[in-house]
This record gives sequence, structure tokens and C-alpha cells, in this order.
Amino acid sequence: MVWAPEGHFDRHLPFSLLTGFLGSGKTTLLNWVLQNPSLSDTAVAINEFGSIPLDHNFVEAAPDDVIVLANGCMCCFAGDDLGAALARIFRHGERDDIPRFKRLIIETSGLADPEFVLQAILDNPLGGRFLWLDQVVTTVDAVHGLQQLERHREARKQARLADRLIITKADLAEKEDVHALQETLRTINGNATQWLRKDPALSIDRIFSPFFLNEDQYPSMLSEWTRGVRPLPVTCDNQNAHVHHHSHTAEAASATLIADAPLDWRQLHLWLGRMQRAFGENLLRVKGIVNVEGSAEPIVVHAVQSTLHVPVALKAWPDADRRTRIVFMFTGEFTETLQAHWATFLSETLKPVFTEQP
Ligand SMILES: Nc1nc2c(ncn2[C@@H]2O[C@H](COP(=O)(O)OP(=O)(O)OP(=O)(O)O)[C@@H](O)[C@H]2O)c(=O)[nH]1
Repeated sequence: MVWAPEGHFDRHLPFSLLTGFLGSGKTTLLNWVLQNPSLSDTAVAINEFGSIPLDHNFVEAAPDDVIVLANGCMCCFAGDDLGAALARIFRHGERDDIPRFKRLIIETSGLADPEFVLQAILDNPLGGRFLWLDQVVTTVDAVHGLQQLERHREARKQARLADRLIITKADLAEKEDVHALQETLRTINGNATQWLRKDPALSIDRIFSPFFLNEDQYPSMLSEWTRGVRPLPVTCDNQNAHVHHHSHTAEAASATLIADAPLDWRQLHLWLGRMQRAFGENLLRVKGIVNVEGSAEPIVVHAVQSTLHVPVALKAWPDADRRTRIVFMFTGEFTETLQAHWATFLSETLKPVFTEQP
């Protein structure tokens, strides 16, 4: 858990996690996105967990543990020790051949559990302090994906935690099989955006956020997170509390919690921790923008399962809407429970602690 005391909300470097089952096309996708000049100052860490020798074409002549690629990107072998890799990447400035980078892409091994990789990143002092998760991008093989999702827990977890699901090798699969895979993926994770890798409309700005591509851009993830929100009846008396239900599939549901009044950060942080413990494995993601009492800037919160990322202060609110909006994504029928927890939290937090006695 991360506690960020008042005044210590830092600006962070965005990183995206590229995951996907063995041979599903992670490296091919990575090579493709890195060809784009907008990503020329990207650091890349390849986390193979020491298992498989690397033969990726852009690192084939690996003379060292950090390689500056022709396009200005940098590649770093993470091996078993992601923390050591982060330390090497953050050494730019000390070594002339390590450029300053603006973002990081971490490619996991095909058998990785993305939750553990994210946990390792945030447990690292550098990662926990300076990195900010942009997207979890998961490649799924159109030919073998259905079978892999059925047989391998890792493949299912990679799909479930994704923001983007990129279906590769559709050119090698029957159309009906691709449709069946798309349908299954919607059931596993209806919140992720699905793309066929070879879709001409797929561009890097469909994969990464504008903020990831250009640090001067405003992080626009909020509108995406809360898209398609449908109001649910509010069952508590507290006028500040709302829960909006916005998607529900067989395996994953999501709900948006809304508060009109500014919130006490410490209380919210403790409440989020309680929710993580209460929901356990059923909680997939939490993403939100929070109006924190005493802060003119909005604070972005982001959690992947049990991992709560360092909160980040945005430079300004994206629009006139100053409400706190937090999206919970989970498995199971928990919308009403969540609604009740949120209503209780708001009624306790927003209630004055000391009331004058007559
Ligand atoms: N036809 C076709 N082949 C693809 C596509 N994407 C990837 N491949 C091929 O699939 C094979 C595996 O791709 P990689 O990018 O190495 O997959 P990976 O997920 O990085 O593999 P590991 O790191 O071993 O888990 C390679 O031969 C790629 O050329 C695609 O969309 N269409």
C-alpha cells in the first residue's frame, strides 16, 4: 500500500505493461509500436524471468544490459530482477549512452501473472515512486487463444486485467473462430477495448493514452473509464453519493462511484485499502479521479487487484466537473455491496466529527 501524505503527490512517468500468452505476438506488436516516431524516447524492459533466451530482432546484438536502439528507444534486459532493470534505466544522465526517456514499456514473459509483475514494479523504490501505470495491453492469439484461455490460468488473468486486448494472427484464423474469441474475451473482460492487430484503424493512440504519447497532453483516461455509465437508483440518503453501473458480463462487472463534495484523502485511502481486502481476488481494477479536500488539483487513483498505485496529481481538472469519480471493476455480483460501502463511507467521512451540544 502506498500512502502519499499531503504535498507529496508527485509527477510520474507513465508505463504500460505489454503482456500476453507465449507466442501471442507481444514482441511483434512492440516492434510495430516502436517504429512510430512518437515513441522514440521510450525505455523498454523485457522481463523474461530468466526463462527463455531472447532472440528478438531488435536486441539480437545485445552487448550490454542496456541498449540504445536505432530509433532512440532503449532496451533493458530485466531477467529475473525487474528492480535492477529499473535502476539501470533510471541511470540516464550518469551514462552518456542512456538517454532521458519519457515513458516505459515493460514486456512480460508469456507465462507471467501481470498482477505479480505490477506488484514487483511498485515494490521497487524507484518503480513505486516514479512510475505510473498507463495501460495493460494484452495480446491474444486468434488461432490458439481460446484453448489457451481455457487451459491456462495465466492467459485468463492476462486478459482479465487488460485495458486493451489486441487479437493477433486473425489473418491465420477462421472468421468464426475470431468471432468466438472476441465473444469469450468480452465475457472475461468487457471493460477492455478489443482490436484486431491488423485492423488498419489500429494506431498507437488507440493503444496508449494521449498522456503516454505526449507528456503535455492531458490524461484523458477518465472519459474512457466512465464511458457508457448508466445511472442506478441511489439507495442512501446521502445526496453526495451515487453509484453508476456501467457494464456487466458473465465474469466482470464495473461500477462508478461518485461524490459531489471534496473527500479527505487519508480516509479515502484507508477505505480503498479496506475495499481491496474485502473484495480480495474479485477486485480487478480501480481507477478514478478524486477531488481531495485542500487540493486544487485532481488526484488520480489507480489499483490493480491488491496493488494500489502511487496517487498522482494532475495539473488541472479536465473540465468543469469537479466530482470524484472512481471506477471499480470486479468479478461477481458486488454492485450493491459496493454501493452500500460507498454510501457508508461518505456518510461517515462527510459528517462533521464534532457537533455542538445545545
Ligand atoms: N501471421 C501473423 N503472425 C504473427 C502475428 N503476430 C505475431 N505473429 C508471429 O507469431 C510469432 C510469435 O510472435 P512474437 O511476437 O515473438 O510473440 P511473443 O508473444 O513475443 O512470444 P514469446 O515472447 O515467446 O512469448 C512470430 O513468428 C510472429 O511473426 C500476426 O498478427 N499475424
